[in-house]
Amino acid sequence: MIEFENVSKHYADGTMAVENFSLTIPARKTTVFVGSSGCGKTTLLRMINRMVDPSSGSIRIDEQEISTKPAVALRRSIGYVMQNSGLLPHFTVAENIATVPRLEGQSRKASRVRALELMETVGLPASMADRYPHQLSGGQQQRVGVARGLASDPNILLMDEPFGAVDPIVRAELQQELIRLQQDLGKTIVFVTHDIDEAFLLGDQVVILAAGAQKLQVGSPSEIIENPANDFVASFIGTDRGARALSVKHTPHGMVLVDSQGRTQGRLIEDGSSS
Ligand SMILES: Nc1ncnc2c1ncn2[C@@H]1O[C@H](COP(=O)(O)OP(=O)(O)OP(=O)(O)O)[C@@H](O)[C@H]1O
Repeated sequence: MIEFENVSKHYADGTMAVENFSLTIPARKTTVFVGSSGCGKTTLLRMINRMVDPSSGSIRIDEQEISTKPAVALRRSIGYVMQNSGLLPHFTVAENIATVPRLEGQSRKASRVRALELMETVGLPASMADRYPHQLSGGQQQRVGVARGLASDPNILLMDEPFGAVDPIVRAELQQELIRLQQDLGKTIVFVTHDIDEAFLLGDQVVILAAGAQKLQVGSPSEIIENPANDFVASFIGTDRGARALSVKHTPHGMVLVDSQGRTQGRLIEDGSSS
């Protein structure tokens, strides 16, 4: 469990990135921070592994205040995956994945074995182990980034817009892979995105943020869709339009659900849920 209590962060130039933020992030679930550009998502994420230190307030992991822990050791014990994979261009795939185990003193051989294992976990063929990042597609690079984030078998995995730079088809594949991985691994995942569909797909807990990391709503996707906190949230999540604004239409064959463009999205079946 990760707890933020009254956390603020202002940068040296006076930017108030995070203002008095409190939240409990449950263990072994996926929590998604979603909000528009500049609202403080990345700052929140980076405070968890002390890449950024808060100006005030307290952050605890399993009830231990993280400011008392050495920053480097903390950072290595937490997986981190970023948007452009952050791979080292002159390291091979296997070497990139094994960076943290090597830093932690594992032998070259043992860390290569671990890297090959992780490649399988994230769906990369072992034959790619000795390629360099520029010899991979964007989606493959992101898989390597995820494997690297998992290399030290961390309890916590931080993911900062990890699928933001790949095309929609690959993105959908990577999202499904992450859902599968999370079912197997049960990590505490904190995921940043500005895409509400991605947030609802991946998040057990979704945190909708506005400037200064102000919490507009925190809840499961169902809770938020069923009862948006205000008009801004309703509009942000799109319950007023498109595929999230469904209405019932009577047809000679029964009731169907149509979206705001009039396209039929499903059939209403007897117990009241849509097919
Ligand atoms: N090192 C820094 N120095 C000064 N201001 C910063 C720094 N890093 C971030 N900021 C500012 O803090 C605010 C929050 O930034 P942050 O990167 O956390 O937002 P974000 O929600 O992740 O944005 P994006 O979705 O665009 O990545 C922004 O106004 C940003 O310009």
